[in-house]
Amino acid sequence: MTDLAIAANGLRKSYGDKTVLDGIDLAVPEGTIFALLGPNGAGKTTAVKILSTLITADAGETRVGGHDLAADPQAVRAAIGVTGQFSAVDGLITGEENMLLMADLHHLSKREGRRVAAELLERFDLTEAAKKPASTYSGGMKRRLDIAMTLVGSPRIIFLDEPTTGLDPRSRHTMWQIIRELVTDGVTVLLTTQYLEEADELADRIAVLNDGKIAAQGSAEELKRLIPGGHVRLRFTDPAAYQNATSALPEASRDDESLTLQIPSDGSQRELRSLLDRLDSAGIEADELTVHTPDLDDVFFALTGGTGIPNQPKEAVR
Ligand SMILES: Nc1ncnc2c1ncn2[C@@H]1O[C@H](COP(=O)(O)OP(=O)(O)OP(=O)(O)O)[C@@H](O)[C@H]1O
Repeated sequence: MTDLAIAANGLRKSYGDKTVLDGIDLAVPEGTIFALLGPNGAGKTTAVKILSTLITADAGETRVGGHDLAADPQAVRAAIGVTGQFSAVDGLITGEENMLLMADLHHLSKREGRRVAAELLERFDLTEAAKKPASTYSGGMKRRLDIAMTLVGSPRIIFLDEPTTGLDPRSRHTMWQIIRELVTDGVTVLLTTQYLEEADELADRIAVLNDGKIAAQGSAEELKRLIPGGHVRLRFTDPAAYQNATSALPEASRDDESLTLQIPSDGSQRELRSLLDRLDSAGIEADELTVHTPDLDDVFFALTGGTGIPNQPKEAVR
């Protein structure tokens, strides 16, 4: 079994009579990317603040990097790096000075601090800009500097609160690449995001937070299978073959103009096999067969819109 970098059980947090987190369980294996998704105000930042020891939970047991959050917050702090929505970058000093400041905070020697700063500035493509005030950096450069500063302490677990909010598409892709590379070095990343596409691109597992509870948890593929809307589309060029198929598959919705049939399906191997068996035994050969699963947007709206998920298959959730 893989060790867990983050393990939370029954995490609760209220402000006054407002319950922000109502019993959250999280399990994040080491060396993976975990995305916390949820609408504004769902409690994502609160969860990150608790896990990174910035605030304390009202209840629940949490281990981060193998250390108990309540009993040994110092050890947790030593194992983690946090890059928040409000960056730690000081605009008045240069990128290099920001890095050296972090090296000082981590008690690195002057020599080691310079070495680490130079190496990270190079890695994040900031060497050329290193001697310029950080206030002159673009949004993407600031974000890269922020992550570089987080890495000065060689954290094994990194919390990224909305790492690409406000970045243009190119900078966003650069950031995704950076996050992926962090994980190939064995680091664990927990990120919050409002972008479903980002969770889909990056995360091994996604938890959808709604109303203080985790509405669903799983890989992007597992989550997409939770909601209806998936289907298999069969396209024909021969009208006779199309007609045969319509009789063999009476439940399919038809598009007689494009000779296309659409059959509801969760896209699972079992359902596909049964459909292919039916086609084979009726001697039907489609010219094109495509499987369509709902995208994460569909999932997100279904899970956070208060409509619930019909017949949620439990085995796909955890
Ligand atoms: N210090 C606080 N005092 C009172 N209420 C708070 C406090 N911090 C957060 N909240 C409330 O808790 C809820 C969750 O906030 P949180 O910032 O965790 O949400 P979020 O999911 O990160 O949202 P966003 O995507 O908008 O950042 C919100 O309703 C917020 O108003």
